[in-house]
Amino acid sequence: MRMLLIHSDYLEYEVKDKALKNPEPISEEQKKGRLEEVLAVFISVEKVDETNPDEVVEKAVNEIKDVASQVKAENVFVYPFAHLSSELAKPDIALEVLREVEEKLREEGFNVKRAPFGYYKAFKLSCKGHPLAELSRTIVPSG
Ligand SMILES: Nc1ncnc2c1ncn2[C@@H]1O[C@H](COS(=O)(=O)NC(=O)[C@@H](N)CO)[C@@H](O)[C@H]1O
Repeated sequence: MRMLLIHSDYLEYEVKDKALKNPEPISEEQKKGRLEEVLAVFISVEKVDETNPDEVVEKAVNEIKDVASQVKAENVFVYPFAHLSSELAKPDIALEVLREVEEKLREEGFNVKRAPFGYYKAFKLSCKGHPLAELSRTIVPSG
């Protein structure tokens, strides 16, 4: 899994077209989203993650918690992003992993949004620009 973490004044998105034949079903209200004072986490789920998705979810959540506490962010935006890797996991596995990252972060007490999966989206992001505002992490299953 590849993650790009951007501590931002805000992240907002708007769904445009389908990028997959069968994108995640979404409600009208999910077609747009915005969070302020947010740790935006752009995630590419990779083929190698398919060997142990649960372990990758746990490691990702721990990394996100660590960065969020360093930058003092309580809001987290999980953003499916297929452009951080050339070895992408299959969409159904990727969606499951992203849903679990979202759920576990919420269980940890964060205010979490997840951008819809399988769509082209317009987005605006305002990076804060402090030394820890732009970070990346690579996570692989140990198995
Ligand atoms: N492995 C993945 N990790 C994260 N997001 C993914 C992944 N696979 C698909 N997606 C989601 O599905 C969208 C389209 O995925 S894509 O790989 O860019 N494009 C396609 O698969 C099709 N255009 C056929 O190539 C992405 O924008 C993202 O929302």
